[in-house]
Amino acid sequence: VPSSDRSLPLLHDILTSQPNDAYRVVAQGIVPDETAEIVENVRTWVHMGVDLILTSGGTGMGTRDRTPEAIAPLIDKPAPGLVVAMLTSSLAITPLAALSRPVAGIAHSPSGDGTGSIIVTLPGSPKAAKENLECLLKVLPHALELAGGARSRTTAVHERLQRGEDGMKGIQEAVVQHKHRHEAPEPAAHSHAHPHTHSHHGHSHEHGHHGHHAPRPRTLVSQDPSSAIASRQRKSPWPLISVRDALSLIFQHTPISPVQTLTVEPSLVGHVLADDVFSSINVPNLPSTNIDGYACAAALSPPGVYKVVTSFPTSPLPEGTVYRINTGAPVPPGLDACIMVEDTEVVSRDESGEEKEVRFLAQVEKGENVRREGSDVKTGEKVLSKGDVISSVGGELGTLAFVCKRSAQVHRRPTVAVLSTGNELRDLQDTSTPSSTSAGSANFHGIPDSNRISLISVLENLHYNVVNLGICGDTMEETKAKLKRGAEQADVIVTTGGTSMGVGDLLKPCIERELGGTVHFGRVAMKPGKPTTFATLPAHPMAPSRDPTLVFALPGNPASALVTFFLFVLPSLRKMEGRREDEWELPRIPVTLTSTVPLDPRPEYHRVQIRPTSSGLKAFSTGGQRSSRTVSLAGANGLLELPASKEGDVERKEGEVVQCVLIGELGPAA
Ligand SMILES: Nc1nc2c(c(=O)[nH]1)N[C@H]1C(S)=C(S)[C@@H](COP(=O)(O)OP(=O)(O)OC[C@H]3O[C@@H](n4cnc5c(N)ncnc54)[C@H](O)[C@@H]3O)O[C@H]1N2
Ligand code: MOO
Ligand SMILES: [Mg+2]
Repeated sequence: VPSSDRSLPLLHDILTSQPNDAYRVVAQGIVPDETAEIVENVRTWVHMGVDLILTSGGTGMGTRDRTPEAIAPLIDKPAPGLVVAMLTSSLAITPLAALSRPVAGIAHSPSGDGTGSIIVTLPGSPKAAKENLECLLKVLPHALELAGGARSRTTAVHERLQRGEDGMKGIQEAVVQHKHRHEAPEPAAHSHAHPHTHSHHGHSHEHGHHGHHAPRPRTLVSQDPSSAIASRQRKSPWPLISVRDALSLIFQHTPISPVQTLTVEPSLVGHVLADDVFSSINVPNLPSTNIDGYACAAALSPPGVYKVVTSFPTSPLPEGTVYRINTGAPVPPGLDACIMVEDTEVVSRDESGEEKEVRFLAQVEKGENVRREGSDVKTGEKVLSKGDVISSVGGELGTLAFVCKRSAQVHRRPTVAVLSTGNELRDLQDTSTPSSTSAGSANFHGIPDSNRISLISVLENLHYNVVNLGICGDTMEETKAKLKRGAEQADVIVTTGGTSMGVGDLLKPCIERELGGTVHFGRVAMKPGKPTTFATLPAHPMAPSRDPTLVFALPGNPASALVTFFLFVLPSLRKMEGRREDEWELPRIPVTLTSTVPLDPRPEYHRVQIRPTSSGLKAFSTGGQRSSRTVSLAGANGLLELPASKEGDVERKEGEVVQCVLIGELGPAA
C-alpha cells in the first residue's frame, strides 16, 4: 500500500475524534497527480460550502508534486501564517521539512458573501500530515469561524446545507488526497473523487455500523450531466456494496415517525402503537355469565322447582327463586352460579305464556358459568405492547375497544411520493396513445408506466399515504421539480429509472448537484437491482425541524424496481412507522425448491410463489428472471435469497431448502 493511502484514514480519525464532534468528514477522495483533477475536486467542494478542505501529498520537490500549484490559483486570501505554523512545527522534528512547499488560505464561495472554505495542503507522509494537522487544530476552530462565520447569518438554506442534514453543530471538512497515477491499483476508480476509499484499508468507516463518526459521502461522485457525452464517466464511481451494508446505511438514516393520538376506528389499521396499552377497567366490570339460563345461589339450588324472576333484582332474591339470564349479562349480587337452559324444563306459565316456574335437572357448582369481575382483563393489565401493529386481522382494534379505549398513541404513517422517470414512458390510461386492446391498433406508443401502478398499489395496501408524482421526462429541470415537490409533501420519495450509466440517468446528479442531497450508496451487489440508489435531501429550510427526506432511486427495470422496493424501501418504512427492530426487514422463511435454479455471479433474488403443502412450504419459480420481465412478478409472493455462484457451487437443486423473503400472502395450497 503506498504511503499516501494511509494518510487519509489517519486524518479522518484525527478530525472525527476531536471533542464535541467539531468536525464531520463530508467527502473524501483520491485523485492522481493531475492539476485538473485536483482543481476540479477542490473547486466543487468550495462550491458546496465545505468549511475546510485538506489535501495530502504532492507538496514536495519531486517532478510530480503539483498540489500547491493546483491549489494556489483557487485561493483568494492566502494565509501564510498557517504555512509558517506548519513548517515551524515540522522543522522542529526534521530539517527535511524545509523541502515541503505548503500553501493555505481561503477560497471564496461563489455566493459572493465573502465567506469561504479554508484550504490547506498537507504533506503526503502520514506522520508529517498528522503532525501538521495537529499543529493546525489549535488555531483552526477560530479561523473557521472567521472564514465561514457570516454564512450562518446570511441564509438559512446555506446554513442547513453547511451543517449537514442532521443539523449537527459542527464544521464540515473534506479531505482530498492525491496520489501518483502509477501507484493506483484501480486507475479508473481513482480518476474521480471516491467516497469509499477506505475499503482498501479494510476498515470501512463509510458503512456506518460503528457509531456516529461515520462520514456521509457527499457529492462530487455523480456524473456531471453537463459534461460532453464522450467525456462521461465510463465506469460507475459508486462502490458496489452488499445488501447488508446497504440496509445498515438505510436504517442509519431512517428516522422514526412522530407520535400522534388517533381515534380508535377502522382507519387506525396499519398504525403501530407508540406505547404499551394498559386496561384501566376490569373486563367484565361486573360478574356476568356466558350462557343463556338461570342465575342462582349454587348451595341453595339443588335439582328441584324454582320460581323465575325476569327483571334484574334490586334486592336479594328470596330462597327458592332464580333469575333468568342471557349470555353476557351481569349476575345479580348474592347469586354465584348459572345453569344452562338445556339443564332445565318449564313447570308452569302465567296467563301471557311467560314462564313462572322451572325445574333444575342438574346440580350447578358455585362459580359455574360465571365470568368473574376482571377475569378477562384486570385493571392495570397490559393488553397491547409498544411496537404492535394494528392489523387488518382485527384483533388489536377489537382489544382497544374491548378495554374502552377511544383513542390510541400511534406513530404517524409515513407519506411516500412515487415518481416514474423516462422520456419513453406513457401513462397507461392516457387515451391519446391507443392500447393494445383498443380496436384496430396493436401498438401503444412508448412504454406503459408499469412501475408506478405496482408501487402505489403495494403502498396503499400497506396503508401508507401516497403522493403520486406521475411521470417525468429525463431532464434535470423536470426531475428537480418533481423531487422538490416530493420533498415538500412526503417523508420518502421512491423513483424508478434513471439510476444507471445512460445519458438520461439523472437521479444521482440531480440529488447531489441540484438539491444538495447526499447519496449514501449508488450500487448494490445484487440481481436484480444493481444501480439501486439511496440518498437523503436536507430538511426543508422553512421546516428545519422536519427530518431529511429519504430518496430511494430504484432501477427502472420493473422487476428490479419491485424487488428493491421490498428489500430496501419497505424495511425503511417499517422502521419509520415505529416497528420493533426485528420486524424492520420482511420475514425470511425456509422453502423447498420444486425445480433446480441456477446461481448468478451476483447474489440473486429469484421470484417464486410459495404455496403450503402437506410436506411444508414449497417454492414454484415464476420462470425467466430477466429484470425487464415484469411477468416474473405476477403471482410471486416470495424472493429466494440465493448466494452468488462460486466455482463448484452453481445451482440450488430441486428438493433443497432455501431461505425466502416473504413479500405477500401465502399462495393456494399445492
Ligand atoms: N452501462 C451500463 N448499463 C446498465 C447497467 C450498468 O451497470 N452499466 N446496469 C443495468 C441494470 S442492472 C439496470 S437494472 C438498469 C437500470 O437502469 P435505470 O435505473 O437507469 O433505468 P432506465 O434506463 O431509466 O430504464 C430501464 C428500463 O426500464 C424501463 N422502465 C423504466 N421505468 C419504467 C416504468 N415506470 N414502467 C415500465 N418500465 C420502465 C425502461 O423503459 C427501460 O427499458 O440499467 C442497466 N444498464
Ligand atoms: O440490477 Mo439490474 O436490476 O439486474 O437489471
Ligand atoms: Mg430512463
